[in-house]
Amino acid sequence: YYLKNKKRSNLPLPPGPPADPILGHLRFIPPEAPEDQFAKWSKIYGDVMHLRVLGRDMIILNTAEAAIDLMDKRSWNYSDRPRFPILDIMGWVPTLTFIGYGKRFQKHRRLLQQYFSKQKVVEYQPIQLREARRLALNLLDNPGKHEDMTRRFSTSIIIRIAYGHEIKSDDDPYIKIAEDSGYALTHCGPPGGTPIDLFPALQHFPSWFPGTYFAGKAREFNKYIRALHEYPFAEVRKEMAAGIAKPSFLSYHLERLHREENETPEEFDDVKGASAVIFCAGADTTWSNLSIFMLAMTLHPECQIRAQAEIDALLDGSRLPEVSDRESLPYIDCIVKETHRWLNAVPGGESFSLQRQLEVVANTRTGIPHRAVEDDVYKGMLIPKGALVFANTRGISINDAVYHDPHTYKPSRYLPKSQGGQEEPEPLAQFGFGRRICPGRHLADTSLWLAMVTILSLYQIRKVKGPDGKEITPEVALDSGLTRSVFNAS
Ligand code: HEM
Repeated sequence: YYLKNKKRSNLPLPPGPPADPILGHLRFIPPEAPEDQFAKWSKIYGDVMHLRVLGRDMIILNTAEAAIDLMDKRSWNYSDRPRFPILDIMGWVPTLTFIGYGKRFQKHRRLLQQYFSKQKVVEYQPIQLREARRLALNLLDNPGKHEDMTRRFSTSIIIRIAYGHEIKSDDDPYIKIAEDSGYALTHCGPPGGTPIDLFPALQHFPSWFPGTYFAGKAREFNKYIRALHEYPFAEVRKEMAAGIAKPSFLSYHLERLHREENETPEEFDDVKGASAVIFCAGADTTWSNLSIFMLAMTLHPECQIRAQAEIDALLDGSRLPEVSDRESLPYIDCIVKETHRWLNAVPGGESFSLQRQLEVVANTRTGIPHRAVEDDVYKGMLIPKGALVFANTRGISINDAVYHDPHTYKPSRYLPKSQGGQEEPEPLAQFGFGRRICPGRHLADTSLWLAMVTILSLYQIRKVKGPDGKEITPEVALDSGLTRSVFNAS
């Protein structure tokens, strides 16, 4: 054992840029768009890079190959997450995104995977189709408010599926809950990076004691997180008792627990946490992607023309597109793929995205960190136990060894050469890797496709005109700070 350990500790860490003695690379990781810095470093240091921030090892995987080799093929070692004591104080019940690898993780994954499997999500298509049609009408009725309307589309689908609730107006209590819990998450310091996360005992010190500030904030926000878990739970139970509950993730599991005579507080916490994570992880991610789509279409009318020609050739204005048309509309599929690749929406979304909170852990925006459970050796390099391991989604998506002219939005790159394409590989980093891969990806894929094809079949997306009558070209930029939504996309 001693010899094995000694041998391992002699192995080099993956290469990385020079660092400060105590702060490590903290100073060199830009707070805005660190993923672009990582992409630059990857040209110097290669596929797997090591950074250290305040004594914490970080491994950045810059290619799909490295991410697949470690996170997929050695998933037993790379499916853990770092711990977030500050979130416990805030009152989060078990929430998949935050749960470390183990039995509870497996239970939550099972709950979500069963409900959002590729086969099962077909059942939700009528909800998605109805919301896509409603989006089309809302865009007509609310000119200039496409951001609000696409967000309403994403949130409505998620809330309907998680809780059976239909959002009809902006003052809906579920919208308030989402805003409050988002506020709590974004005003409680970076989870994993507060003094409380680093020294959990601090939470028991009096509030005047240095370093306890965020524990106080977390306690203050506890009411918001309680509402996130308790309000839908109480509402759905009330509706079930009255026999008016619509089918939903929560009602399905409450019925199951009742049938199995297993209505324990622990089981209730599990279903509360699992439905809250759908709410928190599913809406903004989808919305974020749609705002990137709107930006891409504004900047690339030629893509719109091609997409609309494809839709017209199939339907000739006879009806709106449906999911069954998908196979006959390959270029629209390419638009979905290219939107994922061109500007990654995740981690991100907006203020209440759990993903985005997690990425702050090590001051990066390159994906939600996994945690190495044990020391591992990859291509002769040591991946130390406890290291935060990031798949650099951005770096992988704009790798010019894989994608020609990677910064250009070009959906046709995936088409066969016979159709003028380049047969480039489908992007695969957007939903993560291994046992932590996004369980909502099949649902998200249909929501995105339906929203995009519906908008394209009915609207032309154009640049707005300024007071001088000239068109304004929107900036290709993701907004600063924590968010990954499109900046100035009007
Ligand atoms: C465009 C939409 C979406 C994108 C781009 C996206 C992307 C991601 C990514 C990158 C991860 C991290 C994977 C990793 O750690 O390797 C993730 C995790 C997760 N996503 Fe999504 N997601 C989307 C939509 C959804 C939806 C609709 C749901 C719910 C139905 C959902 C639920 C989750 C959950 C629960 C996790 C945590 C999984 C875990 O920690 O094991 N996501 N997602």
